[in-house]
Amino acid sequence: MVSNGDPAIEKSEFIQEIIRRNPSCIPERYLRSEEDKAKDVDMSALAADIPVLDLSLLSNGSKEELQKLDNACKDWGFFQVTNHGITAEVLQGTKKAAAEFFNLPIQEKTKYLFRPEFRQGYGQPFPVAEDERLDWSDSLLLFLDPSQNRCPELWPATPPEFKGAVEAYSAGVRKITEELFGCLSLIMGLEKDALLGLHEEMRTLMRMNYYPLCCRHDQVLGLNSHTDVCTITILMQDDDVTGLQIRYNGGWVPVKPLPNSLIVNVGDILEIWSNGKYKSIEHRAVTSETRERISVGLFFSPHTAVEIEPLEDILATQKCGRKYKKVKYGDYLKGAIQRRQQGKEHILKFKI
Ligand SMILES: O=C(O)CCC(=O)C(=O)O
Ligand SMILES: [Fe+2]
Repeated sequence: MVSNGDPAIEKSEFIQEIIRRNPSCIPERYLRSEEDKAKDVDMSALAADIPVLDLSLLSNGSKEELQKLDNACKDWGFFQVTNHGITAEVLQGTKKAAAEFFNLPIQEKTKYLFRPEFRQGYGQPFPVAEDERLDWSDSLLLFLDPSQNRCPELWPATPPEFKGAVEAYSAGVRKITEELFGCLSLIMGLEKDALLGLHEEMRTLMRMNYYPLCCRHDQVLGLNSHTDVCTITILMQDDDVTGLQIRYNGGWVPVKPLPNSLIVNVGDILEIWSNGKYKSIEHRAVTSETRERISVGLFFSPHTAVEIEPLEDILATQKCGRKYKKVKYGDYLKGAIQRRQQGKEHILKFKI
């Protein structure tokens, strides 16, 4: 642990430091219980079934691709997207910037230590109860949009390319998101610009995750099971290391990254707006004994004042009746960040 007199640092454990002290000693609080591990059902045989969508076909209005999008959001809540228009150089630029940041000495990274009042910075973003297992990962959270939510002092100055790389990448991802919102609006029977409009002022949060090697990788989790508290997430991960797993029929299916593709998943807000037609699926990240891994998630969500509830147009097409209560997004978020959630725990509180 680093001691520079700052109580926040004194209290924090950073994976990188744990490994530096003794790579073969995993502190108790990271180890999963036998009971928890016994619940794991490996469904890797289904990995090839996770849908892959071509964004250029979606943008051109291909009926077949729109149908695939509808099925993907209904059945899996996850899909990979190819032909998304972001160049390999731009993807690589952000991956490299993230890797260089996480590789900095801890004294350098703690200059950007997580600030709970802004909910941004480097470190553990969620309060964790004494009896909970910790995640075998470090993360850096930064708000990108709207710009008044940014905390420039928490943006790494090293590597110097960091800001430019993230700006270029996030501009591309925002375009993809707007395109997907247009397609989702159409398949939900809404006007093309409806979903984007519902956000009022779209918020973008970036979370960079760093999963170091773990000599007892089968005993820890890089990131515990959760759902994303947003409308959709767009995730970039290393092309050649599998780590993300999604919940499917009670088991875990690994997402095998296609080169230069991005992963999209439905978040809680889209599940509520669609009255459960589209599913915010539990997912988690596992670690590896031989490869470290980095992922970068961009989470898109509405303005905190927006009231979230199943959309009337959707309800009119369903027979099941309203399944979720109305909630202001800011209140939904507040509840979700009070403590790291387990699985679908948070959204279930709003089910009728
Ligand atoms: O690293 C991953 O693959 C998953 C990351 C994730 O689920 C998150 O940041 O919410
Ligand atoms: Fe997630």
